[in-house]
Amino acid sequence: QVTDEDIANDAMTTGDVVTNGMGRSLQRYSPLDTLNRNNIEYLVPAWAFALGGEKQRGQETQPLVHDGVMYITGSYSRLYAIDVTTGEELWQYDARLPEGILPCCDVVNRGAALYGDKVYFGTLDARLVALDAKTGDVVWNKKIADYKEGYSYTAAPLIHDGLIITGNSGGEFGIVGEVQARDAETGEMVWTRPMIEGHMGTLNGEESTMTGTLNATWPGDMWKTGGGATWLGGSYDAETDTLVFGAGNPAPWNSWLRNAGEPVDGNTGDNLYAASRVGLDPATGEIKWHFQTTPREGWDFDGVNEVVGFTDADGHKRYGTADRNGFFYVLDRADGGFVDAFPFVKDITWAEGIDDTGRPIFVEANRPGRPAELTGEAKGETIFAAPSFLGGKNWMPMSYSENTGLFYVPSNEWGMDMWNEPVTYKKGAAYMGAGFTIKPLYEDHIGSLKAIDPATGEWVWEFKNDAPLWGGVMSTAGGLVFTGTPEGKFIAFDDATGEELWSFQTGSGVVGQPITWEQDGEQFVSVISGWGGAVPLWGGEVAKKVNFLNQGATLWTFKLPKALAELAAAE
Ligand SMILES: O=C(O)c1cc(C(=O)O)c2c(n1)C(=O)C(=O)c1cc(C(=O)O)[nH]c1-2
Repeated sequence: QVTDEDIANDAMTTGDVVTNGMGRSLQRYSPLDTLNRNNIEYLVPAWAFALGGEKQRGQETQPLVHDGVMYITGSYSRLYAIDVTTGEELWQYDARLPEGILPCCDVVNRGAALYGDKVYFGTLDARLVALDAKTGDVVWNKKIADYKEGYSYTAAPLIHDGLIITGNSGGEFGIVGEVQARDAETGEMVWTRPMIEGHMGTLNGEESTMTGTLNATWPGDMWKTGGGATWLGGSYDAETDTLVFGAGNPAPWNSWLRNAGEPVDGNTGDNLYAASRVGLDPATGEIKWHFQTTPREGWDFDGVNEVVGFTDADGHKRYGTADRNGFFYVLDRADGGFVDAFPFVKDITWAEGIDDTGRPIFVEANRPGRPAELTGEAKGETIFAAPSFLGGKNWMPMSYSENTGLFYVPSNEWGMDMWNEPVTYKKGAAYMGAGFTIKPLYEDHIGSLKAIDPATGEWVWEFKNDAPLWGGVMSTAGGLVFTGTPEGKFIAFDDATGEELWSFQTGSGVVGQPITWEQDGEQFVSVISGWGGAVPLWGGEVAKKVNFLNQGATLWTFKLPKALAELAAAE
């Protein structure tokens, strides 16, 4: 049984991991220091678990651990329960996806949710499934949306106070991003909140309120297919009783079709609430605040990246979020208000910076050009912009360390050629109106893990990696920062210096999210290995560079055996 208290206290309780993000604030920081700088060299594999099946790719899950069981999701919408001591499978569930699913960016899933006696996850055919955590039997199985229209689901669901709260994927198909809250017991809908201005929300089966004001920031009927997918899920902030979700790119990508290229006709072309972080009232789904990272979006800079709660050096409650657009934002936790922004990648060419109100200072020349005829064959001017549309940072979560007060941000240094094309909406078809080729910016690296001081924006250290970084980051009180590379290495760094202290070759690319917990006085670390995600599919010249990397699907669990910990202590 996982209770509300278990969830609320997850960041402090070291015997299990019951939330995505290793705690409400998504810090991915563990107070455990049994394993530390002085003994990390003795960290050894305890067991490995192969997911099996003919299909293996894109393993992005964050494992959960409770009552001696580990729960992981696999690509193609599978879920596994594993004995955490022996590594043996207890049961597995396969969603048996229909033909014709339309995930944009690989067949990934980022993890499950635990609550009461159930384990939950979302599927690529846009369903939410509740399973009995002991047996794997289906308790309920609900449709989030129609996969034939382009909807899918890849994020870990969020639990709060008897509700299971999900987003949706499908921003490349002109779907409408939405947050849904359901009764966790029954799966019945409690409320919905669309992310695109003009749509109506619902509460207890009735229409509630409109999101924003019709046509204030969208021209004509474009809001009807406006994107803003909530594809990375959200978090709950107990400090302010607020759900925080991000909304993806507005649809289509071609900004000139949304007034965003050049605001006209009495609306701003900001296209709210796409490319925004949004605070919601958990009881009703009403919007409490929003912060739009990329108004007039035109480069596929989804606003979904995780929002991490932290307390700054002066004791202020803040959020930190590293956006696709290359800027790291510090926001006020009370109302999402803008505090500060600074770059976390070297080259940002679409904007000169962020002004005092949090709005980008656009470089208009680096917006993909206006197609001569929006309905004909003509293609707009090609520009080069950085970061690339896969972002200065994509979905892979950063970590905030209570030990150092630094953020550890998995970033990528790359740019793209991009142009606009005409496009019209057709249900279930890609709705982009843009073309692109991603290009590396530097000879020696694309990936860049940076330790960043949120007070100053200073990069304290940097680890450069040949391939783009695509895995989650975790930090610990033992002075360690963990992440993996597409080349297969799972690495522990010194949190203060960035020195590489330990690494292990996992056999395939690491795009999963590490966790740590303790059992009987020993500290364990787990991470899944299995290359995939958006880079090999969309990476242009970068994809060519990394297409030698092998697929795989193995969950690794490491531990520091007691005897070796004693040996290290005696040294
Ligand atoms: O707009 C959307 O609905 C949507 C969904 C997803 C997804 O669900 O994985 C991705 C993206 N967009 C996206 O833009 C993107 O770069 C991306 C990368 C990945 C991945 O798992 O590697 N997913 C997604």
